[in-house]
Amino acid sequence: MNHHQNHVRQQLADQLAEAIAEALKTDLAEQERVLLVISGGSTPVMFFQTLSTKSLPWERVDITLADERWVDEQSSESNARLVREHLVQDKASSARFVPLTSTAATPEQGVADVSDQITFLAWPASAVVLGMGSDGHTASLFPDSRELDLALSSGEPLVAVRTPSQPQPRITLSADRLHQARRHFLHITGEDKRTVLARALAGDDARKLPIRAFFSCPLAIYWAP
Ligand SMILES: O=C1O[C@H](COP(=O)(O)O)[C@@H](O)[C@H](O)[C@H]1O
Repeated sequence: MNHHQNHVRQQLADQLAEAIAEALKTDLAEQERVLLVISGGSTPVMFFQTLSTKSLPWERVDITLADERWVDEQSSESNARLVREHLVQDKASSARFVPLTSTAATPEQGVADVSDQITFLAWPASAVVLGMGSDGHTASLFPDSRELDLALSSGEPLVAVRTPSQPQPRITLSADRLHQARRHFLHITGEDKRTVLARALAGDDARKLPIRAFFSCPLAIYWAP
């Protein structure tokens, strides 16, 4: 990343963190607890770091993930580890983070337990912050997942997914559950993802570019080069 990219991506992260903090404050004025759903991957690190410095009654905020790789939480591939290291820190250290993990050997075996863990959260979420890969996947709704149709159509909160292009099995909130939010944000950077998003907006079907599943709700797009 060059200096200019770093600068504009930090600005983007600051703007998104401000919008999310405002959304949480608005809902906290009316609800005892609120829920924030975030994504993993590499893009959100600056956003997490900035959000963790915001003054909020974080002890009334629950945080969970849109998706997770079925790996040990100590693994560098773990989205939960990323959230603990970069978001549940500083002022946000009193937030309650509910990871999409269990001790089960496979996501298929763990999905019921993880579903129980997220049931009590304050749905609909105040905000869902999605990411997107350069294949058009969002959360773990991958174009080449065997379970993509299920994840796009299921009324269950979570789906275990196996994806040939990905090294690990995963668990993902279903599209239905990800839709259960007051606000949706998409946080992406770089020319590649801009091109993919443009293709998706031009009308390819959701099985090819799963991000399209979120074009049915107001989606605030946060993009920087
Ligand atoms: O695998 C994942 O990828 C997407 C995008 O990640 P990025 O590294 O390109 O930012 C992410 O939104 C998703 O949560 C994650 O599990």
